[in-house]
Amino acid sequence: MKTRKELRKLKSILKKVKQKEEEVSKLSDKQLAALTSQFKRRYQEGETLDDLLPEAFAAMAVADERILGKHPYDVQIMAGIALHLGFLAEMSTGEGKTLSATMPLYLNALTGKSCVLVTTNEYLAIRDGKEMGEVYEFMGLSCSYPPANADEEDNEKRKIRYSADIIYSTNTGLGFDYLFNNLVKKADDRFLCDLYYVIIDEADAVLLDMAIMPLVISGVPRVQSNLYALCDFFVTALVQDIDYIEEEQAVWLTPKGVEFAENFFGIPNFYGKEYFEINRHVTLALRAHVLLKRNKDYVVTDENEVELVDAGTGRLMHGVKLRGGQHQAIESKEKVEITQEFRTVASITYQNLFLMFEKMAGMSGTILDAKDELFDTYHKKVVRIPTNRPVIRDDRKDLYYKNAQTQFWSAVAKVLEVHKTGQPVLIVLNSVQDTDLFSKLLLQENVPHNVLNANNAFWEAEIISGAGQLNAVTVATSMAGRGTDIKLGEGVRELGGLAVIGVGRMDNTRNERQARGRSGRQGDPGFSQYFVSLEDDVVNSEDNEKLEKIIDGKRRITKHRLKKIINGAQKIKTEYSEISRKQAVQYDEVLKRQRSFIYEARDGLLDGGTLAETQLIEIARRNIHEFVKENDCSDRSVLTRYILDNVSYTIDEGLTTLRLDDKEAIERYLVSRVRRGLGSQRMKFQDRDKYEQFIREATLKALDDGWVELIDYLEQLKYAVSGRASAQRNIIYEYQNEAYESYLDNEKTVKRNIIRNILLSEVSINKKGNLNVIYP
Ligand SMILES: Nc1ncnc2c1ncn2[C@@H]1O[C@H](COP(=O)(O)OP(=O)(O)OP(=O)(O)O)[C@@H](O)[C@H]1O
Repeated sequence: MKTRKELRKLKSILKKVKQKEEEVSKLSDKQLAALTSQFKRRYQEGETLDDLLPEAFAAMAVADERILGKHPYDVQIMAGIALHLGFLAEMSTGEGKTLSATMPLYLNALTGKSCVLVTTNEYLAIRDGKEMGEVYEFMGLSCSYPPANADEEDNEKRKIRYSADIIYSTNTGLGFDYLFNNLVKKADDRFLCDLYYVIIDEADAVLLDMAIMPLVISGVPRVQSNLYALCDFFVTALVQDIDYIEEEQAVWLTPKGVEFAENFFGIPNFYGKEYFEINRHVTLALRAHVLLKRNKDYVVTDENEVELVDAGTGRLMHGVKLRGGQHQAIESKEKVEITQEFRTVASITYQNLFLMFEKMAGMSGTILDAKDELFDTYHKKVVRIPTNRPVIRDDRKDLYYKNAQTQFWSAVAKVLEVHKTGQPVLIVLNSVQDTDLFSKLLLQENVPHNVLNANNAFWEAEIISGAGQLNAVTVATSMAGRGTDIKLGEGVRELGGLAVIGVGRMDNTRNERQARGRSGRQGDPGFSQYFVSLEDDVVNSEDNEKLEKIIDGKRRITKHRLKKIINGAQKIKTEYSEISRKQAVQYDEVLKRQRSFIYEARDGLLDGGTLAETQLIEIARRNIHEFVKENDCSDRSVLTRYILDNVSYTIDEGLTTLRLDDKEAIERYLVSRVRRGLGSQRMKFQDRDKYEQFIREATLKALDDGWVELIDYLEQLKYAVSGRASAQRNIIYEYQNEAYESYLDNEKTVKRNIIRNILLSEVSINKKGNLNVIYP
């Protein structure tokens, strides 16, 4: 209902754009391009973007037509308006999202701030950036896109890329750049633009499907743990439902399992803090064995390496590893060489990355299905844009089967029937394994075909572009190229367009609709049909025995019931995914606040901020107060240790005569030593600026070291607490509590290290006047 109101609003703005277009289209190229500086001036003088919208959209639409030969359809202009207003726009597959985005990007860039368009893969970002870039440049705005080889991009080039008016990027590229931008050591090294306006292409994939795994930057190697093999062995001895329980994509030990673990490892309390590592490794091994499936979640390559499979696209994720030791636990399970684990130095989830933008919008062919969740998480509304031409694709009724055998053979029969006429067929399956199997069946039937799955992603663009030609048969994983346009070959329209055959119920309806949407684009003919069965991956019934009897044909089942089981399973899977995403948000919640605090402090320091001497003394005073309160200071050696570790490499007379029963006197003495230390460090500098630079760098180092330590710990904690799940425990609550505690600890460490870095560093200024610091 509400959508209708929003559509009315879009339509009324569209009308204004169309009116302006009449005038604008009469302008010469030069006059058209000159509008940009006029709009910019008017914006500076106080007109709002909403005021400028009709003219700016009209100008960009005319420019699109003149440069690209494509005039945006009315529905594309409406989509553009929705994107400017910050909606998530559902535009049916093939309706031309790329062109729609040009108008709101142009409008928002008139502010002088950079606007970003994020797509899911580099190929699309480069292609669209290049193609649409011509129009922006014609209009006098700059546009950038990712370099073909990211390794060759130095900081200066990055700065140029991020200073463009309009930036095409990938979600991953942008995320990592955000993290790297907050790891720089000098203000001058920062390169990222302000996070002002972003449009996310394939928004459901980015905001939902990819949101579970945070982006992570790894640093130095971690000392290798020897617990993997042992815990892997332990886990193989466990029995489901007796020692552990698997539910809602989580797995945890029962009290019986915990008792077994305590006996096995010879420890009194499995959940004790001192056994954190054992607990964590058992959880990792359990997850590796119970939740992570070979050839579905990951594959073991010919080189004996574990590589992850992207569930959404079916592609192998080269170089991407599960964090917190999970990857190593899988390697242990698969008995391949355990690879090096690295410490996390920075991480962020997509949710929090995009929520940092002042204004965010998104578009996708399939986003309406998840509108409630998107509203909950991102406070964003979905609006459905009508199609340019009616969709005439025939989405045929799903066909239900008891087992995979009849399901696959029926699908093959259908392919044969269609292929005989020359009509191209795209077969979409759920896993690499399934594509291989289907390919074999087609070979048996002598049907020539292309296979597009995780193993040969390299040829993807090539194969997909041919999938709409006469006689083409293409077997693909569920990726089926979101964002790829399958053009119909000559004579194909007459044969009924592209046929999409789906085999197996997918994890969610969005992915199914994406696959269907490869056909019937822009009013093209085509049909789609799904073949599903009780043996589809998503069906994971409680009552396996009964199910097996049905699958084997030993037990009868009504059509209605069959349908109910399979579709119910998909619903449950969708709900579980929603729960994991909510959890990911909650996990990152703690980190989010701390991250913004730390990054702000960093920025302040980089921008020339520094701590005044009085502030340093105050920090030291608190450190000392804590120390004296928590330690037995009647023992002189404790004080000696503290001084040597934190204040000075020399011990003086004052300590030997100090009265150890007077805590205040001890504190006064230690503070005076700090004061003296600061003075003697300051004396080494003739130049006040250099001294401040030293203080700044020493503080930054303490902050960074502490932060890295903290997020690396939190990464591990996440896995450790997931193994504590049970009816009585709220793991998110436990995580948040422990995370908060470690944050407070960390704060203390940082403060101690600031003082320590300043007092115990060796500083010198070389001949060129550069500062050299050797930190303690
Ligand atoms: N206004 C237009 N006039 C002519 N052709 C257009 C227009 N808009 C888009 N197209 C063409 O329609 C095709 C589909 O566009 P595009 O790939 O942007 O669709 P999409 O919405 O991103 O599809 P998907 O949902 O699959 O990602 C492209 O070949 C594009 O050039």
